[in-house]
Amino acid sequence: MSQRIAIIGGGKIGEALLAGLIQSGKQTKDLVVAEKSEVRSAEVADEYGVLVTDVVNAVEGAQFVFIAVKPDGVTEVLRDIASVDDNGDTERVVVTLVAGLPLSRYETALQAGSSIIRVMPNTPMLVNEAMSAVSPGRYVSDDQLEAVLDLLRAVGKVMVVPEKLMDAVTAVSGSGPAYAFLLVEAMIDAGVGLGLTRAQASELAVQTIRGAGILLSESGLSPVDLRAAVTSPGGTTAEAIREFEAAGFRHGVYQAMRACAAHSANAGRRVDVEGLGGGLAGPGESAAPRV
Ligand SMILES: NC(=O)C1=CN([C@@H]2O[C@H](COP(=O)(O)OP(=O)(O)OC[C@H]3O[C@@H](n4cnc5c(N)ncnc54)[C@H](OP(=O)(O)O)[C@@H]3O)[C@@H](O)[C@H]2O)C=CC1
Ligand SMILES: O=C(O)[C@@H]1CCC=N1
Repeated sequence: MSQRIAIIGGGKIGEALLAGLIQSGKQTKDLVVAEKSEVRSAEVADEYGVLVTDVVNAVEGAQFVFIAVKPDGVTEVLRDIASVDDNGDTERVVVTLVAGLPLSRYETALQAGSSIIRVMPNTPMLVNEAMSAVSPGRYVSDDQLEAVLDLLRAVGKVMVVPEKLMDAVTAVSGSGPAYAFLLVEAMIDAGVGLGLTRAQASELAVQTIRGAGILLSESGLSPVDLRAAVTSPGGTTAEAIREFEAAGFRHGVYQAMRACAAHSANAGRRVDVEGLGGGLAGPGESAAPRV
């Protein structure tokens, strides 16, 4: 079988994967996207020069199939994948990037013995700086896992975790970029409130977060130590941090991430209860309270 990679869903994360793989040296002839929206299909084909087609066409002959649709679209995609006659060839690896839905759902819906890998990536994949957590299904061989880890390493860092940690991973790294962007957004607004132009406030805030991120990943120091190094005794930073804490900053982060993880844990139930997924119930799904 070829090294063809199919990406099902050309939205935000599908595009991030496509862009990252191309930047990492994958050839466009080995990449194919399945996308429902005609407008989006044209955008992706124009921007990246890849074939954009339907699920069945994309999956035929593909060694790796990445699913990047929203949870309520997964049942339809799995039906289409299952309908592809693969002549009993079980080399194909299905890699799901979908939040919340357990491996068991895919294993139940696809041909017995199918190789499924669950991944929680994030959008910095667009610039080859993703953090991807990976949980292999029971039928995945070492070689298949290593091949998928290599693809993901080309677009960022990878971490193999047991599937039961995926909801927590989603709360930290899957949704995490949005927390950083929200902070920058608020810093820019506050900077404008303090008299800077929006352009000045943006440049100052963006480079500050970029520098802080690099310092965090390269200095070997903890966030606690790095924060302390900025906080001169009796100085300006201490004033700011006192206000953050008075506003419930840590509590807010904790509650937000709990809500995020619970939403992920309940994805399967939402798809079933709201009748969006056609009832592909899988065993061993989380019984965490619905959010
Ligand atoms: N965005 C992120 O940062 C991350 C997202 N994820 C996961 O990735 C998945 C996709 O998220 P995101 O990219 O944000 O969502 P988007 O809505 O941006 O993208 C999904 C795309 O898939 C298309 N689509 C839906 N069903 C089909 C189908 N049967 N065949 C072909 N195309 C289809 C949609 O078209 P249409 O709109 O017409 O239905 C849409 O363009 C989600 O499950 C999410 O949990 C995981 C980690 C990070
Ligand atoms: O918001 C979402 O549901 C997806 C999953 C993780 C990041 N974005």
